[in-house]
Formats: sequence, C-alpha cells, structure tokens
Amino acid sequence: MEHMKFISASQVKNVLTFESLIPQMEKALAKFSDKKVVQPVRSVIPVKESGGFFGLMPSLCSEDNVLATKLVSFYPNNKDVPTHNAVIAMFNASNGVPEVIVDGEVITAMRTAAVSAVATKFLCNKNPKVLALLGSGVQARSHYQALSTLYTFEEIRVWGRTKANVDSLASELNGTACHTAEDAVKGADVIVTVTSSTVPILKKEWVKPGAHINAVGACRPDWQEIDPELMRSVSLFVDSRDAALTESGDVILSKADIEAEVGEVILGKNGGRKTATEVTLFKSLGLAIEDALSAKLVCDLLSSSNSS
Ligand SMILES: NC(=O)C1=CN([C@@H]2O[C@H](COP(=O)(O)OP(=O)(O)OC[C@H]3O[C@@H](n4cnc5c(N)ncnc54)[C@H](O)[C@@H]3O)[C@@H](O)[C@H]2O)C=CC1
Ligand SMILES: O=C(O)C1=NCCCC1
Repeated sequence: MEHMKFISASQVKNVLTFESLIPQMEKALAKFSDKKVVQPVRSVIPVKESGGFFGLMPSLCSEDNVLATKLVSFYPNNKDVPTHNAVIAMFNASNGVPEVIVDGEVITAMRTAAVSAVATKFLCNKNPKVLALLGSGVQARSHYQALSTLYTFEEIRVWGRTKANVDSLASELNGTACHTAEDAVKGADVIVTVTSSTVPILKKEWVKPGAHINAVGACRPDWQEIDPELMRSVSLFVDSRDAALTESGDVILSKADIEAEVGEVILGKNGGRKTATEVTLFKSLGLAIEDALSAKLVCDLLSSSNSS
C-alpha cells in the first residue's frame, strides 16, 4: 500500500455531474436486480451515546471489475459538521489489492438524488410541473438539482422543520417556502421526502392522484416518514427487496406489499406505473453498488481529465 490514492470531496465535485451520473445509476439499479451484483444488506452499528449510526456497504460487480465498500456514518444530531460522512474504498477485483479511497460525502449526496431521478423517470406521469421537497438539507438541494436535469418544473415548494433553512432553500431555488407539509404537497406531481424524521410527515389525504413520491429518509426499521395508510395505498417500488424488508420502517411497519424493484422496471420485468391516477412511491435506502459505480465513474472522469 505504498501508493494508495485519495480522491477528495472537491475533486469529486469538480468532475461529477448529474448528466453523467444518472445513466450510471440506471445501470447500477438494473445490474442489482439482474443479480449481477454480490451485495449483502448493509451492516449498521448504532452509536447510542451520540444518536449516530455507522454502516458498512460492500459490493462486487465482476463484469465491471468493481470491488468496493462504502463506510458511512449518519449522525442526525450533528450541527457544525455534515450529518452524513463517508469514504469509499476501491479494491482491484482481480487481485484484491486496495487501490483508491474516494471521499463519499458528495457521492452520497449526488448518487442518492440521481437514483431518485431514475425512479422518477420510470414511474412518474409525463411532464410533471410541481415539485414538493419535504426537508431542506443536503438531499433536498441535491434532489432539486438531479430532478431538474430531467424536468423543467413550473413550481418548486419547500417545507422543513427549520424555518430559516426552508426560507433560504426556497429563495435559492426560486421556489415557495411552505408553512406546512400539507401546503407543500397539495397538487404536487413529484414529492420528495428527505428528512431525518422518525415519525410520518406525509399523509395520504394530501397526495394527489397520479403523484410520484421518492421516499428517501427513514432508513431504520423503526423509523417512518410516510403515513402507513399511504404506504398501503400506493404502488410501491424499492431499490432492494431484501433491504426494504430489513431496514425500512415505512415498509415493515405498514406491511405494505412491494410491487417490484426499480431495477426490474428498468429491465422490463415489471411494467411500472399501470394507470395515470395511481400514486407510485419509490422507497430508497441506498445500495452499495450505487457508491461503487459512482466512485468508478469519478476515477474514470479524473483520469480522462488528467490525460487530456
Ligand atoms: N436513501 C438513501 O440512499 C439515503 C438516504 N439519506 C437520508 O435522507 C434524509 C436526508 O438526508 P440529508 O439531507 O443528507 O440530511 P440533512 O441533515 O442535511 O437534512 C435533514 C433534514 O431533515 C430535517 N428534519 C430533521 N428532523 C425532522 C423532523 N422531525 N421533521 C421534519 N424534518 C426534520 C432537518 O431540518 C433537515 O432539513 C436522512 O434521513 C438521511 O439519512 C441520506 C443519504 C442516502
Ligand atoms: O445509502 C446510504 O449511503 C445511506 N443510506 C441511508 C442513510 C445513511 C446513508
């Protein structure tokens, strides 16, 4: 390990774009559901003293020569440092030698939103006009950017727990700061839940027929962001069935039936949305292969920018 490389967050930020990442995440979801990826459900250790969690996310995709693991911490109570921190360690899949460590903070922010963009592309009705963001942190910003790569929204609405953050995000996005979650989601075509809430914040009666929801928070088996009645009424898509049934309080506690993995929709094994009026919901937990293929993309982009 004489020559281990490190790629910093600012290097990642300089080369990674949603235009390049979204197709890569479509590939990651499809390969995962096509069983081309070896990946256990992540192991998570609660760090009780600080209310934080530490997760280990390994994956192998031999056809891409990718062997990697993300180490991620999420400390929802952090104030002066980011709530989510990560590194992605890349190994040579042929000989097992570690080659590069990539900062995972920007990748986690961007790949999660890119994955939601893919789910939205496959599940949403055509021409969504109103986007509602519930949450005003890192993922809210990132989801706006990723979804705006695919769609031109006429209206952006933001709601969150902290008024100052909601006001500043809404003004940054030229959107509307909403006083209640209900105000934000009424009539919205695409709804994104990106909070650290552990109790439901989105109710069934607020959601318009035909809406699409990306449910991104609540990654613990006893945490929820979505009203269980809404969970049971939607067409439910997930990134991984195994992960959803192990980690998602929204899925486990509501006992909602899973329609398919989004990767199965991409592969054409499931038809996705069946009617214009049903509500589709993508429950995202985050897959290790998303991180591995994002880190590989960063390495490839950096080496092509260095050689030109
Ligand atoms: N599915 C996935 O792949 C990933 C999911 N996440 C999850 O997405 C969520 C958002 O992550 P970030 O934006 O990075 O975190 P962040 O810390 O930047 O933002 C969290 C947001 O949640 C709000 N919030 C906290 N408690 C709340 C409550 N009780 N009610 C309403 N709002 C509340 C905060 O005010 C803030 O706006 C978290 O739950 C996080 O764990 C994060 C990364 C990947
Ligand atoms: O996939 C990830 O990375 C995360 N998922 C859930 C919350 C922590 C980070």
